[in-house]
Amino acid sequence: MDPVSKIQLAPNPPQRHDLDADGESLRLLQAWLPRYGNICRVSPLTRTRDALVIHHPDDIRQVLLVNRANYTKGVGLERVRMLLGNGLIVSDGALWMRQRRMMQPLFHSQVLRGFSELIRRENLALVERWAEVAARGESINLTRELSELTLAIVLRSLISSDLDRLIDAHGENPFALLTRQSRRDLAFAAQFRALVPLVRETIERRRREGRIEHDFLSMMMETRDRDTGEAMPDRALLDEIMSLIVAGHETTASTLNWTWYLLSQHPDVEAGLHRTADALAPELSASEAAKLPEVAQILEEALRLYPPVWLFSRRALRDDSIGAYAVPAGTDIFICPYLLHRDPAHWHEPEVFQPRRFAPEEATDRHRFAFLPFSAGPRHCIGEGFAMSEMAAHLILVARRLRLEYCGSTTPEPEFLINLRTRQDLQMRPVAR
Ligand code: HEM
Repeated sequence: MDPVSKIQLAPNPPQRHDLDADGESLRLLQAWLPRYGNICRVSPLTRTRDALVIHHPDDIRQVLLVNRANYTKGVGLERVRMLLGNGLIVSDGALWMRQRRMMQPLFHSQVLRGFSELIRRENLALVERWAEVAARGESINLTRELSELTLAIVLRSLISSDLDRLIDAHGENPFALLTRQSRRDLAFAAQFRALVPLVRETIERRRREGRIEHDFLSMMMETRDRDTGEAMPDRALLDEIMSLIVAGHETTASTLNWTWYLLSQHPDVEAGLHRTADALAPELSASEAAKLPEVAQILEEALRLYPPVWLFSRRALRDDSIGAYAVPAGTDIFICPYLLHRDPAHWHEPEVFQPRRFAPEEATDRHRFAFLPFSAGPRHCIGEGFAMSEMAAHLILVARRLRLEYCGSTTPEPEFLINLRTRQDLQMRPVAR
């Protein structure tokens, strides 16, 4: 008898549903998890197999880490592949392994230190603009501003001065559609893919000119596979660049958007940030900012309450079991950081914004797999260090000069799509400190 047939099937709510990154899936999971426990089996509407939702950190650890060789990326990536090509986020097997091996050293903390100045420059320019808005007593569309900031930072870290050349040639930033459109549908995918030739031309131009810049593109062109000694093929180079543009921009923008809202509602935490910012040397770098515990705790708490990647999935390659339950080969397994991060089994007063809960002395008995904003295991976010230093530097550089007051009268509503965003853009009033 095979191992799967010896064990039972996980409890199964009567309603059929194709789980996906949308609000209806979240509503159903919110209803099902308390009723069916830490694992439930969801029968599909149009797909061929039942899916599993796992919610216990031990089970999540088994899928993401202990038995990781048995799990590949899951359902829902077809649309993402249309947008990003076959970059790290969607690739699997030998291609993913080779690409991750080649890309990992580029995200080492020492290499990332080289981007500190660029992050600082972009933020100082933003603070100057916001200070002028403050002087006029006006407000900013924070969501839009952060989207533009994080896009500029990721583009300059990828292609540095070639961005200026593209802006000159097109009269504007050709990638700006990423900040103007929030939909990530087929029409958007077509527009975004139309930008691939610009990146291809940039690669060819650098080769022709023998030009090497201090950016990800040059590092990716120069790197060699340590096993084969080969360079990254152009197809992979293009797919990785397009993936990093999207992965490196929306997630950080959304986290900072929520963070400023949360700070505006918690004057005590905001005052602590001001004290930290005021005590620092003016030339503090982005990588140093990320090491400040108070700042990291604010960001972690925002990521706990509003993880941009609020739902993700894996697919079982072979039969497995989780606890007493069967996992037949081919099963899609869903993990929901949004619900995990708000589960009272792991978090005291889970709905309350309390950055101190991430202080080392407060977090001693928390399960490592109860907090997963960047996922875990071999496919965890490669950009975590980059994101944390970029976001920490932003908070410090703004907090030195300004406070942001929320102009709305109601709590912003979350929108559960591929990323967890605010449904409406946030309008904030910068005030000089
Ligand atoms: C707050 C910011 C960010 C969050 C919350 C975040 C979250 C995540 C999560 C949860 C995953 C794994 C998804 C899964 O397991 O299915 C992931 C993967 C990834 N992220 Fe991030 N990310 C952030 C910023 C960034 C940045 C700044 C970059 C690049 C500059 C980046 C590049 C990637 C890539 C390439 C992957 C795929 C890794 C692989 O599968 O090998 N991310 N991210």
